[in-house]
Amino acid sequence: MDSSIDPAEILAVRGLSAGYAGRAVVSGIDLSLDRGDILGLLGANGSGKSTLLRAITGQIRPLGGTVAIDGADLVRAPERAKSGFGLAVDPFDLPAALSGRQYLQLVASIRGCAEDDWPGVDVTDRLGLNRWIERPIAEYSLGTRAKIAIAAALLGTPPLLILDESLNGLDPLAAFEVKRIILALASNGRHAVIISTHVVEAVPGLCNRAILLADGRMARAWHARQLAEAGQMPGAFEAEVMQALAVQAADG
Ligand SMILES: Nc1ncnc2c1ncn2[C@@H]1O[C@H](COP(=O)(O)OP(=O)(O)OP(=O)(O)O)[C@@H](O)[C@H]1O
Repeated sequence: MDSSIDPAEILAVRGLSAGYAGRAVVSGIDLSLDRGDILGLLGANGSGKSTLLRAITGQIRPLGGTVAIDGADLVRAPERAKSGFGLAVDPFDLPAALSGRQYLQLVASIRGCAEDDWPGVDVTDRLGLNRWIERPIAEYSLGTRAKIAIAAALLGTPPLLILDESLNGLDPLAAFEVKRIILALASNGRHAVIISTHVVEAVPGLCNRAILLADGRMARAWHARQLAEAGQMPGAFEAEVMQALAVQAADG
């Protein structure tokens, strides 16, 4: 590990730009996450949240800037960097022909861990997946697909957990359980979590950091104290997000 790397820092994004066919969709992104951080990633449809997460997870190559995960540079040490995160894949990208158990076995074999190597809890049980686990994913509802994607992302308890709109469509009990697992993960001080979501009101209660993307740029950031203060007054954080969006729209 580079001696200049802060061991508390799990994700270091510097001057990142990324997009498709050589055209930048996100640019000028600087982001640093420490162990214990839970980041809420906000932004309107098409603002670049998924593109940013694709660049951070090496699914698309950056057009500029750098990404390091748990001290490993994504371009220079891709295997080490990629072993540092668990990503809940898009429910529609799951292999439909496999059963839930076969998918967990596949991900576990890639990550080099057991198919039930979860952070201290039986995730399939907690998320109500047991009655589906032997059935083909093709038969799953959207929410059940999201559950198996989250269960797979948690395998091996990676340093960085990334959920891209994965809380959408979960039933209230599963959403509650996923939030409990995330909070427990972050509170042990060894992991960080990124959650992209349109559920703005859920952010102050779950996250200690938040950023708002607008047109592929970081339009606003909130740190822990600001989120805690906003969280004390119902609707205050949503009002701040809407105001930031309105300012962006007026400037654009
Ligand atoms: N595979 C792709 N090829 C070309 N352009 C793409 C591709 N995927 C996304 N884009 C474009 O990149 C921009 C940002 O899309 P992205 O999916 O990152 O936004 P998002 O903030 O995640 O949106 P949403 O909230 O709707 O999920 C959009 O203009 C979109 O059309």
